Formats: sequence, C-alpha cells, structure tokens
Amino acid sequence: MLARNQLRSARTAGAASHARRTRTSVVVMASSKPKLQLMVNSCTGKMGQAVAEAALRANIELVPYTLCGPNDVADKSHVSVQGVQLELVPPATRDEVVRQLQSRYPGLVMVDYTLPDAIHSMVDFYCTHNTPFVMGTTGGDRQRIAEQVQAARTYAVIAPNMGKQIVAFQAMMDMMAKSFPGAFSGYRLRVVESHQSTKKDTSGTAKAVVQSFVEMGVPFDVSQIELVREPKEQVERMKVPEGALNGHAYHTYQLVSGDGSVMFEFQHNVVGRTTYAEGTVDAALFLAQRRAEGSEQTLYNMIDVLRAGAMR
Ligand SMILES: NC(=O)C1=CN([C@@H]2O[C@H](COP(=O)(O)OP(=O)(O)OC[C@H]3O[C@@H](n4cnc5c(N)ncnc54)[C@H](OP(=O)(O)O)[C@@H]3O)[C@@H](O)[C@H]2O)C=CC1
Ligand SMILES: O=C(O)C1=N[C@H](C(=O)O)C[C@H](O)C1
Repeated sequence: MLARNQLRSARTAGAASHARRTRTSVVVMASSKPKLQLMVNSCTGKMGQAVAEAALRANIELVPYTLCGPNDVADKSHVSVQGVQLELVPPATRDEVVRQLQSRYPGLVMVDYTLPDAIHSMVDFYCTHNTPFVMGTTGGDRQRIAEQVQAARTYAVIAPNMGKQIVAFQAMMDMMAKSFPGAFSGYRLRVVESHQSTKKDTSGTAKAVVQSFVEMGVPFDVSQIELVREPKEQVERMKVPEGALNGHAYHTYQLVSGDGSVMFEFQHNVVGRTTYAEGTVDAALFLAQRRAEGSEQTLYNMIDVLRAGAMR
C-alpha cells in the first residue's frame, strides 16, 4: 500500500516534473525566436515607407539604412520613418555597405519594393551577397527570377501580393484550377484593374490570378488585362474614393459563358497599403525562422507563408 502510494506520488511527481519540462520547453521555444533585423529598401518610395512603419508597429529592429535609386542621394542623405532616420545607400556604394551590414547584423533580412525596371538588378544583388529577402516588387521575368534565386539558394519570399485575404483568394483559385482544370472552358474572361497613376506596370496580382483561369480552360493573354490609370475614370467609373487616388488597387475578374447565360464576377478592392505592409512583416518573420532552422527549401511565395499559419 505504502509502495503503491509512493509509486503514485512518484508518478505525480514525474507528471509534475514532465509538465514543468513541457512548460520549460514551451518557454525555450518562445524565446528561441530567431533574431530579425529588418532592412527595408526603397524607403523613399510608398511601399518601402509603409513596410518600415509596419515593422516599427511590430517592434521589429529596423536597420538604419535603405537602398535607394541613383538619383535619391542628390539632395538628401537620409529618409525619416516615424522619426527614425535611415541612411540612403545608392547603387554605387551598396556592395561595400552590405558587406559591413552583414557582419554587424547577423539577423539581416532585406525587403524589396523597388520598381519593375530595377527588379533584375536587385535580385542579382541579393543573390550575389546571399542576403535573405522578401520581394514584393512586380514585373521582370518571374520564371528567370525564381530559377536564379533557387540556384543561388538564397532564402527569399517573392510574391506580387502580400495582403492576407488576397493571398488566400489566389490560393483558392489555384486549388480550383488544380482540382477542376477546364471548369470554365467556353467562358470569356475580362479583367479590369485600377491603380494610382504612377504605377508603371500591369498588376502582378492580376497576372498571377489570370494564370489560374487559363488553367481552368479560359483562353487569355495578360496583354488583354485592361488598365485604368486616369484619376477621372478611377473616380467616375471605378468608384475609387478621391482620397485613395494615390494608393489603391481595384481588380475585377468577370467570366461569361459562351451563350451569355451565366456570369461570374470576382473582385478585390484595396485602398491604401497597410494590408501589404503587414503581410510583408509576416513574410520577414517567417523567413527568419526558416533560415534559423536551416530549412532545405529556400524559395517561398506568400501562399507558403499563409499555409504555415504565419500571417497575423
Ligand atoms: N507585393 C505586394 O503586395 C505589392 C507590390 N507592390 C509593388 O511594389 C513596387 C513599388 O511600388 P511603390 O512603392 O508604389 O512604388 P514607388 O514608386 O513609390 O517606390 C519605388 C521606389 O523604388 C526606388 N528605387 C528605384 N530604383 C531603385 C534601385 N535601383 N535601388 C533601390 N531603390 C530603387 C525608387 O526610388 P526613385 O524614386 O529614386 O526611383 C522609389 O523610392 C511596384 O512593383 C508595385 O507593383 C506594391 C504594393 C503591394
Ligand atoms: O503597385 C501597386 O500599388 C500594387 N502592386 C501589386 C500588383 O501589381 O499586383 C499589388 C497591388 O495590386 C498593389
């Protein structure tokens, strides 16, 4: 009896110590979050600025440097984000600067929201220096970029849209295409997208979504996407609020059956940039974790980040 009591109390003690161990290991996991030191490039631009602000909101350490275009340094040396001064680094000195930053910031991850014209040179830069990066910049030859980053084995998240719900919509369309290829054969597709008049290229998001419709049997080339860039048309036809003319992304995908008797319409309309900026911070945290684990997979997209449950 005594022995049984002793056994029971030994088991209880064992369970308690196991619980303590379990609790301890949870604490270790929580505190073993990898160090993330985020360098947001092109903070002179709209998305760079928005991401840097989102990083500060999330209490992430912001590296006080930002890569900029060749002309940005002509009249200033720094850009301010919520009062934090970031030193501008032009293309002429960026190789030298990044080597110093890599030794000073072991948790360095860079964010890229430059321009379609600069995208290949930026990818060359990140791969040459093997700097982990999150890239939201659109344009360029996407296949070539993916192959290059894969071959370099540089940790990266690359996606044309970082907004959580839009990423989920893209994933849903992709799943539909994989599960029901040809489901929309015989349908006609019309895609209309409206963005601020400064946007240089066709929506990268629309191009990615169109790919799923093509897999569902709809003949369509991305050159058929209709671009709206005129503020008057944006307000009157697209119903964009005047206050969002400098930052909005409206997308409509309309599918009509051959005989015109059935119509489907999918729409996602965003004003401002917060949703992409928050998603970018999620992607950077995700990437820091993958790198710390030494993950075999190095190249990711935002659907991977969403599937990992890493979007807040
Ligand atoms: N994935 C996503 O969720 C989203 C993607 N985007 C994409 O992000 C990109 C940027 O958009 P947005 O912020 O609105 O554009 P902006 O024009 O506001 O900003 C672009 C910035 O890139 C800078 N830049 C140009 N060349 C270089 C270079 N070689 N090195 C470093 N910086 C450079 C520009 O500087 P300068 O003015 O001197 O040329 C400018 O500050 C676009 O491709 C857009 O489609 C936008 C929103 C969301
Ligand atoms: O330039 C923008 O603003 C946006 N660009 C991305 C794209 O081209 O898809 C994402 C979103 O549409 C906003």
